[in-house]
Amino acid sequence: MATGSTTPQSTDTVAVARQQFFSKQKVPASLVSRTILQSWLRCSQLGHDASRDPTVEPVGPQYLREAHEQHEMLRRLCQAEIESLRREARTTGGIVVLSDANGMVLDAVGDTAFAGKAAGVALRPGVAWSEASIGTNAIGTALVERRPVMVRGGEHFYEPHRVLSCAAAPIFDPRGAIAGVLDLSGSAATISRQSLSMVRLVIDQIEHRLFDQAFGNRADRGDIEMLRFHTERSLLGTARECILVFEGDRLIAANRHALQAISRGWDALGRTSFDALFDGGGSLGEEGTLRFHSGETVHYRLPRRGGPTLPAAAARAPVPARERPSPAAFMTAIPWPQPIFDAQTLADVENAARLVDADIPLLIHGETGSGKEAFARAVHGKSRCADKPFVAVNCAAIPESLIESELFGYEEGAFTGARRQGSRGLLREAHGGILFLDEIGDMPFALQSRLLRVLQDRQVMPLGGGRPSPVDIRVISATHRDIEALSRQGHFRPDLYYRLAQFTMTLNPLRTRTDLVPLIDGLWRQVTGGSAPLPEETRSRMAAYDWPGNYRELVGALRALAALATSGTHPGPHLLPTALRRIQPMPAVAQPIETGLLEHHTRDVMRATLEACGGNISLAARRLGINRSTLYRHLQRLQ
Ligand SMILES: Nc1ncnc2c1ncn2[C@@H]1O[C@H](COP(=O)(O)OP(=O)(O)OP(=O)(O)O)[C@@H](O)[C@H]1O
Repeated sequence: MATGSTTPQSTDTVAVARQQFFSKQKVPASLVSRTILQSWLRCSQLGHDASRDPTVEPVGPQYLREAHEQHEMLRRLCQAEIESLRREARTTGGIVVLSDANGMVLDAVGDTAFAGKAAGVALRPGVAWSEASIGTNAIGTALVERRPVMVRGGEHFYEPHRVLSCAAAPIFDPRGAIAGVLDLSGSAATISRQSLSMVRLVIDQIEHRLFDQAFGNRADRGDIEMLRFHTERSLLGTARECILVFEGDRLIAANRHALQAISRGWDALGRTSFDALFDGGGSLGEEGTLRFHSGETVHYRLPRRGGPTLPAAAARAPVPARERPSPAAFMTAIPWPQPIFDAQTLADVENAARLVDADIPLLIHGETGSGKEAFARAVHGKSRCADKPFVAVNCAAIPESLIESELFGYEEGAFTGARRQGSRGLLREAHGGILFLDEIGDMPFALQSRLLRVLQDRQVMPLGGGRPSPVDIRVISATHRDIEALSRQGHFRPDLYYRLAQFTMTLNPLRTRTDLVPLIDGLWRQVTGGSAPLPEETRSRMAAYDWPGNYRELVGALRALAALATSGTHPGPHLLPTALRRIQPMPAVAQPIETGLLEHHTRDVMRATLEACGGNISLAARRLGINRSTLYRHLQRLQ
């Protein structure tokens, strides 16, 4: 979003500028911002006369009722955000205003004392605050500029409006039309750049919701595809994610974050294709990474609520004269399978959800790829905050210098490189839901005490100042490290450890699962859509493997196999990754065994399994589903 805040000028400077402009017809270019000056010029050309009082013509109650009905949806979508701004406005003594796309005020709520003052200058429902009706003001000027704008005191065109300072930003619908304007107004002393940041933040949320409203049903029917992406995987699903909507090959809608990411304006809609933006040559599943032509990689999600439907969509809306494959081709790709938990893990998920509902922080321990995040997401799905955010933060993946700002957020201009509009921070993004702190053992020591304070006080203080905001979050952390040992060695604060690990759960590595064969079959069905069973020789080789990368490695191998098999190639063991090709297949034990041959056969199976496990008795025992001492005993009898 283009920044539209004007540089604050002192009251005196603005007074001089007014005098020059309105009395001497001079252009005080160095005294007020370009935005304000251009607005004054527009208003003068429209015939406004600053020496008079503005003409206010509120609509009648019947008209206002109709306007409320007409904008019922917009008002409903904005309700939660207006409420949160209203809480903010109450403490600073201001009001929150929602106008329609013509600047007519639909709602004005907040501090009653200031509301009275604002009503005195007609900032109340039923009055049009367009530039054409009432001169320079944040709502009207933001509508003309199509970007966020601040107008303080004497910068308003008309004298009486100098009691106001306002920060307003337009709400864009997914096709780039303005749906309305949200404004925070107060006295000159209380409305700051921070107010504009807050308005922009809540508008992010509103616009995010407008997408679901506009395209949710069509996405369910499979008429369109909604591609959600971000450079940070943990921001997928939040209001900061980028969204592009494709109908066939054609980009038909976008949010501002996405337009910024693809360096295009609203005019890109309807005339930009998928492969004009992203590198092709691959296929898109439900989630993964995508590369821009510039080389930048982003994480994406392509939710498919109604199953694969793109071929139909592509047929309905082909982009003419295109030779290259449409996104339909990219998107009919290998899906990411849903996790399959064993009975014990399912029971653990249920218990963990109960603990989370009781606000008891959980620490999940497990090897890399053992499904800690998948487990935490399942817990979220079972918990009472299932419809609230799940925000995952990988403490090892965010550069140390950025963790603090990513977690706690920052005020505008808090540090060099900070986004102009500031950032809410992931802790606040998780408000009401679950914050998943992955690789917590890698959290820099210096930050640990700040995190502890947030967990204790339940409020976040953004970098660069600002007021603390309350946060209501439940915390699940995960690690593959021995945090207790780290804590003993002085690398991890013991008080934070005990705070986070009020209950610890350990996820077993994949190699210990005794139902590897049905698990592999179940995942294979998901990645292939159940088109053909996995050949026995491939399955047994996979069942005999150690899976040091756990589920991540298994899912990767199955998806790769499915991708290789789509061209009609037999998914035999020759298509498995090298490490798996070296494995001796698990001996088949399912056939009935003739009486008398049992002993002999048992020993064969044990010997072969031991060999497949490279002589590792513990591993072989787990594979065979017997305990180590039993295997040892049998092996001794074999000598
Ligand atoms: N029970 C399961 N069944 C099938 N797939 C699973 C299961 N658990 C996890 N996966 C898949 O394995 C991959 C890795 O899972 P996940 O990211 O949850 O592991 P992790 O332990 O958090 O990894 P890391 O240690 O690297 O943070 C994901 O693609 C996930 O969907």
